[in-house]
Parts: sequence; C-alpha cells; structure tokens
Amino acid sequence: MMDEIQHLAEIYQQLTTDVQDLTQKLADLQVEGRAMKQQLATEGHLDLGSMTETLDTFASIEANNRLIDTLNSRYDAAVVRLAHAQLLVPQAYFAKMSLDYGDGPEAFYLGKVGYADVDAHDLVYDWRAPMADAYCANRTGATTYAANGREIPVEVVGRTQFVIDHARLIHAIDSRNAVGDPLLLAVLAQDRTGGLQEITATIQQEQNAIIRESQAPVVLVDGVAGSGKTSVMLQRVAYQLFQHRGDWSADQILIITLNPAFGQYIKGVLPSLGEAEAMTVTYPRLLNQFASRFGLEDMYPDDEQLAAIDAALAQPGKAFIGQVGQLAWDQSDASQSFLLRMQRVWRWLKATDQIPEDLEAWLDFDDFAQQFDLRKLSHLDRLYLLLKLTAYQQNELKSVFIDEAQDYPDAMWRVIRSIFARTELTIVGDPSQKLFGASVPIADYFADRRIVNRQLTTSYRATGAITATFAQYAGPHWAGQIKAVQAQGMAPMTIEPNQLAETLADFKASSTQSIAIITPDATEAEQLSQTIDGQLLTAISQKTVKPGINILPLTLAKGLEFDFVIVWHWQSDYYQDPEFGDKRRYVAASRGTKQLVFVEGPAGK
Ligand SMILES: Nc1ncnc2c1ncn2[C@@H]1O[C@H](COP(=O)(O)OP(=O)(O)OP(=O)(O)O)[C@@H](O)[C@H]1O
Repeated sequence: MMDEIQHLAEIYQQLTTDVQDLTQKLADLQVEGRAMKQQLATEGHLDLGSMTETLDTFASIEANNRLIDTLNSRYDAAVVRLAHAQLLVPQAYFAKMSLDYGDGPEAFYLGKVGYADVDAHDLVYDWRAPMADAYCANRTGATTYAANGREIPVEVVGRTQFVIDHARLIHAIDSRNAVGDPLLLAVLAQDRTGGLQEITATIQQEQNAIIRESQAPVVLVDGVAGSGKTSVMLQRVAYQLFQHRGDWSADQILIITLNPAFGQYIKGVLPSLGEAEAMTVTYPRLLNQFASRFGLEDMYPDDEQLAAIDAALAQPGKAFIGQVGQLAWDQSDASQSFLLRMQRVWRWLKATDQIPEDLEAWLDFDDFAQQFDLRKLSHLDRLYLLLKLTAYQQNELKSVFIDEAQDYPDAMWRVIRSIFARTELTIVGDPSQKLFGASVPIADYFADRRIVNRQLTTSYRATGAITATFAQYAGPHWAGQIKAVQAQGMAPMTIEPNQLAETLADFKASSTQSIAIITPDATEAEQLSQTIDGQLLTAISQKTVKPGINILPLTLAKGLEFDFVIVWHWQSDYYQDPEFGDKRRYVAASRGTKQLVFVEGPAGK
C-alpha cells in the first residue's frame, strides 16, 4: 500500500505540473503564432522578377507554410495532452495489472486515457489499449490478447482496483482476494444526479465483450432492464473512436435515440471519457434530414407502406416511371426486378450527366402505385422509393448506434438497412420493454450482413428487491434469467393516492438524489404537476432529468433511472392491458435504483 501511495503521489505531481506547463505552453504558442503571422504578412510580397527570384520566393513560401504547419501541429498536440492530463487529475488510474511476458512481472496502470511523460514512457495506459482487454475480460493466469492482428501470450499475475480522489488513494483492492466486486457495488450505490455516468473502472466481462466486439459489422445486443445496454453502447463509441483514431472523428458517429430527453440524458458521457460528443438524433428527425436532401417535405413516420414497396421493387419490371431515361429502361433486362432496372436507369443518367434537377418531378409516383396496386404514396413512401432507386447510401457515417431498438417499427429498419448498408451498426434493446406496436425480428433485416448476437442478463441498476419485482413482469423472453448484483434493500411498497405527499416527504432525498413520479400518460403528468412541486417532463420538452422530483409519462421515463420511483396509477387500464400491460409494468418498475413505490388507483379499477 505504501508503494501505491508513493506511486500515486508521483503521477499526480507529474499530471498537475504538466497541466500548468501545458497551459503556459499553449499561451506561448499562441503568441508565437501571432508573431509569425505578422512577420509573414510584412515579408509576404511576391518577388517575381527573374526566374531564380521566382523560385526563391516559392521556396520561401513553402518553408513558411511548413513553419506554420509545424506550429499548428505542436499546438494541437499540446491541446490534446492538456485535455488528457486534466481528465486524469481527479483519478489518474483505476486499476493496475501485473503482466508477465516471460521476463518477470511488470506493472501497467489503466486509466480513462493513456498518458506518457515527455520521454514517451507510458505512465498510464488507455483502458481501450489491447492489453487492457485482459483486465476488462477479468482474466488471470496464462492468457492471450489480440493486438495488430496477432495473439500475444501473457500471464496475468495480479490485478488491483483503486479508488482515487486526486492525490488521495482511498482504497486499493486486490481482485484475487475480493469477494464479489466491492468497487462495482460501491459505484452502484451512488446517487443518480440526473445524467448517465461512464462505467470504465467497473466494466463487467460480458459488457467488455460487446464494447470490444470487432468481428462483425452488425452487433445486436439483447439485454434485461438495467443491464448496462446504454452504458455499454457509449463505452463502445469511445472504444471505436480509439480503435480508429486518426481515421474516424466523433461527427462520423450517430446515435439514434427514442426522444430528445434521452439524448440529453446521455450527454456528457463521451466527454467524460475524453472524447467529443457524438451526434444524437431521433428517427423522425433523421427521416426529415434525408427528406430535405431529396427536396421532399415533412415526413410522417407512421404514414407508410414500405414493406409493400419492397415487395413491388422485387417484382419483374413493368412500365418505366421516370421523365428521362426511357432509353436505358428499354435496353435493360426485362426479366430483372423493377428495382434493378430502375437502378440501371439511374446509373445511366449519372454517367451521361442527365440527373434531373428535381428528383420528385422525375418520377411518376402515382404510376408506380397503380402498377403495383399500392395506395397513393405518402411522403415517406416517396423518400424510400427515391433512396432505393438511386441506391443512396450514407457512407460518411462510420458507425451508427441504436438504443431502445425494440420500439422502432418495421419501416425504420427498412430505411436503416438501406441507407446504412455499409456502416457499422450497434443495436441494443430489450424485447420485453416494447411499449407499443407489432414486434419486429430485427436480425432478419440484416440477414445479408455478418451479425453478432449478445445477451446481457445481469441487472446492475437496482436493489435485489426491485430487480425481483420487475423480473416478475419480464415475460417469457427472460423467464428465470434475470440476475441481480446488488443487496436486497427495501421491499417495494404500495400506497393510496392520498399518501403521495407524505411518502415524498418521507424520502428525505438529499440534494443529489432524483425522484420520479411515472404516470401512464402526459396528461396525467400535467395534472399531477399542478399539485406536486416538481419538474414536469413531457414529450415535447427537451429538459433533462434533475435531482429532486421529476414528473413524467412512462414513454419518457424509458431508458432513464432515478434513486426513488413512484409509479402513479399502477392499477390503471394502461398497466392492465392484455398485450402491453406486463411490459409497461416491467419498464416502470425497473426505473428505480433504491426504492420503489406503487400508487394504487385510479379509484374503482
Ligand atoms: N459495469 C458497470 N459498472 C458500473 N455501473 C454500471 C455498470 N453497468 C451498468 N451500470 C449502471 O447500471 C445502470 C443501468 O445501466 P443502463 O442504463 O446502461 O442499462 P440499460 O440496460 O440501458 O437499462 P434499461 O434498458 O433498463 O433502460 C446505470 O446506472 C449504469 O451506470
């Protein structure tokens, strides 16, 4: 322990000194940059007299450009180094691995980002580095890890977890002697302040496998409530950015979320991992972004017949539906599908520079509908048809992440499959949390791509008692499989509506704890907010969950979590629905981490 206290003191000292030095260095580089620009401006006349002078002038411009480039890259490197040092100051590392590559044990400290001293000696290793896999995968003894396509043999001799607060070493836990995972339990017992937190220091083995999955372009994760699906998804974003550093940037990653409130809830996780925020978008918004590219108007995601359009496109080609390209159509193979023939026309139009200005005016949508016995095409139908016929793909995005996958309709998967045909996809969901609509077999949409399926069955979020309660409603998909890691805690209670105020007072929640009152719908949330002093969250507001009381409908509470959860009108028709009742109860009861209260009613039911 003394050695570790000493080691931390040295690293902490180095980090804090570096923060000061780098801050100064950046200021100096800025001054130097300004001075250089001024100098170049005064020297910058072009001497284009004789041939030799011209060459000299060009050579000196070249040399100056190189100077500016060097200065810029020194500046950029200092910015990154400063950001990393600042990120590590509060917690320089969270674990130590002793690895033996054949010549005795060597210590490797793992942190949120890697950090080296000026002589390039690694002080802290990035948790995403290949050898850190042996730690995150919880391996001991002789093992291997993959690096640069090779399997590296190594013996994991020791593993220590640390709880660190700046220069203070609070705990050092030797994982070989520890019972369970004390650090995980300590982290899970913390208050929920409103936003999701990164989980780097306590990533579990089955989660690590998903975060680091690199074999297949499509990863489908099916996980019980509170199993860390969203957390794993965000850690995987950070992992992919690290794997492809220098190649991918955060703006090439897209996260599709069910609602804007959820986008707010996950905001901040990636920056806390030292990465830039990824883009988040809801499905309707994504559709509208594509629509505007094709000059189409507002999309209504529900107004569609995409399955029928796909079926029509697969049929042999009938009559041509475009204003230009008749010749290419006539020359195409009539035994081929309508889709292939139209795509051929499109390629020909492109090759001959005849792409019509207004794509919508190019195609006769009514003709198409009539040929294949379809209803009049909606805006979304038209967009989809245009996407398919022009073989449009969004290749600027490298990786797309979809959370709460079970809640998206068939049409969304058809669009996603089509536009992201070459993009990596990570899709996470829980079939038992489906609150509405027909269930869709997601894997079927990606049958032509390599898919890896993974399951998460341990629930981390809640106490044992809460987990056992929501597990009752988990349905056949998870029957008997849900495991809890936390202690039993308090049994859920049931109260009368008139006991609500008193129950809220009893919580004595601290200022960092969050309470949710979950209602069947937005109207009831609004009504309750008139008598209860709390923040109202509705589908249209983009507010974030806050410490204190939040009043919100179940559809918005999805994916979020709170210290205390009160489920309002537990006996309403909404929760008794023969098809979705259990699923709604499962989602509602799985939102709380510490305490769960059911409010009876409405009266008479
Ligand atoms: N390995 C871990 N270490 C620490 N905390 C974890 C870990 N895994 C999950 N958690 C915590 O458990 C809670 C649930 O995680 P998360 O919200 O990611 O689960 P989920 O599967 O997306 O849940 P749901 O489907 O119910 O919305 C979060 O508070 C998260 O921080």
